[in-house]
Amino acid sequence: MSSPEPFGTRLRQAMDARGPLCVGIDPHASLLAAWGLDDDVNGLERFTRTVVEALADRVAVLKPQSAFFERFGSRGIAVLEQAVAEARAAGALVLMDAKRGDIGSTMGAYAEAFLRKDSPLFSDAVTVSPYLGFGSLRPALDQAVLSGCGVFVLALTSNPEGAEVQRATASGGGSLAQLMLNHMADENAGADPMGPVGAVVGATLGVAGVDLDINGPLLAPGIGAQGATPADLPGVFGDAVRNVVPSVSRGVLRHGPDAAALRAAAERFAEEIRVAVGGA
Ligand SMILES: O=c1ccn([C@@H]2O[C@H](COP(=O)(O)O)[C@@H](O)[C@H]2O)c(=O)[nH]1
Repeated sequence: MSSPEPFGTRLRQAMDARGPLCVGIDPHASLLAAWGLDDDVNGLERFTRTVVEALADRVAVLKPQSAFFERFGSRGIAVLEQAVAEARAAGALVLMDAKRGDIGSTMGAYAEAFLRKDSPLFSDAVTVSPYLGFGSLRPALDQAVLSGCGVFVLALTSNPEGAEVQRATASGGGSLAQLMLNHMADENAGADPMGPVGAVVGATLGVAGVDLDINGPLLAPGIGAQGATPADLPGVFGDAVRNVVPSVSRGVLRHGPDAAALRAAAERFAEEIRVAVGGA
């Protein structure tokens, strides 16, 4: 059996062809109401289908937020499974925002759930937390390589509360976030055009203040509803900005349910990103 195309190659191709924007699928109860939908599985299904049909053929990455599907139990997960399959079939890479983190043996089960090809929730990449120790992520890192998938590791999150943990000093000196970024750089060493291990770094940070040279993608949530704008990206990411995948959820979704309005909102963010990042 031939080995799958590596995630770094697939993501770079998608970013070159479609631009780097990632749109999040976050069916908040308030958004369901604003779209005239009930806060139930039918509303969830309609919302999700509308976003996938509007955007999966044009954005590089769609990022379903697992929590909003889990809150409806097994029927919500079924909607998520369908969305993942349809988004991938339409050409978007699917980044499952599940933020899993656990001891290594349990991480193996999460890796099977999201990164094993025959899983109903098989996605192109998944978000994980390294704050049980970077080594606890090993099963996910290994499964990702086997499947041609990516793993996005929380480094410096977009929420202000993250700093008390992530900026704390690690035992060897330097911040915990920097320690995690160093591990990511080790995982990605030698990969071309970039490795499968991405970092999550909030676009809200102003200045990252860490070395982001990890030879991997940098997911930048926080644009739109959390207050960051595409114009903030060069200041936060510096030279690493060409590897940034800017992520917007509510900032796009609030323009639904009209598909043309969703597409126009995504295109406005894409254009602002082009202007801010230029030919980086
Ligand atoms: O540091 C992080 C990591 C993940 N997120 C997730 O991204 C979206 C943001 O939604 P908006 O509506 O664009 O604010 C959401 O799913 C978060 O869980 C993040 O915001 N920050």
